[in-house]
Amino acid sequence: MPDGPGPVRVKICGLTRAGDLAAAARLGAAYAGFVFFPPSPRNLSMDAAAALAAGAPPGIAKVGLVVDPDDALIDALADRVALDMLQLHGHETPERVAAIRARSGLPVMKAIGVADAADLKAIDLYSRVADQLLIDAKPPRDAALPGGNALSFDWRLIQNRRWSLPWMLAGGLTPDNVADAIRLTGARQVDVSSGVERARGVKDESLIASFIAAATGTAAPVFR
Ligand SMILES: O=C(O)c1ccccc1N[C@@H]1O[C@H](COP(=O)(O)O)[C@@H](O)[C@H]1O
Repeated sequence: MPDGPGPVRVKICGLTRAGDLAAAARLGAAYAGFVFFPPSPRNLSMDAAAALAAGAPPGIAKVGLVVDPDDALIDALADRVALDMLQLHGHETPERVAAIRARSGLPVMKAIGVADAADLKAIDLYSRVADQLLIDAKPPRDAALPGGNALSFDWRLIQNRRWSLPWMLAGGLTPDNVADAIRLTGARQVDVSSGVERARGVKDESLIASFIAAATGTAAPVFR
């Protein structure tokens, strides 16, 4: 998995509609993210997520995004939704990450919020217990959501840094800035939500196409 050569892998997060999921897969996304966090405009009910995941095209990895989940939510997801990975986007401790991984039987990706160099210390801590890391902008104190806020961090903080496990870059990525972000950070995986939306929580197929083309260095299909 993807720290070396090969095309950059893209995760489209916050998918809520089967048509957007199908488009993301067709356009080459490697991962589809489903949000289980009621305050989010991208939140899915268990029934909606189960149906979306069951109808997902083969080959796209389905990631369940949760925020400080309790055991009941982990058990319900493991039982009812055909997921390939969990994304932990709250204040889960390393011990809790390990416990969720064991309980769910799924690989876990831990989100690390970055605002300054001190925040990077968490990376070593979580590298011992997670399967992947997601390096995201740290949300401001008054933010309604712990992620998905279209905010970037200073990518120079992670320039020339390498870690022992696969990681994704996230936070405020768009079709216009993702190529620069990849060049500067060396990321081989990128994650986007707001940057491919035409309104908050509403994905746009042509933005998904432009984002994947910009991230992978391919030509975007023309939409009429
Ligand atoms: O997208 C959400 O609604 C969300 C809610 C709670 C936690 C994380 C969320 N999204 C994740 O945040 C990052 C950055 O998103 P954006 O591209 O800046 O909008 C991304 O990993 C999303 O998966």
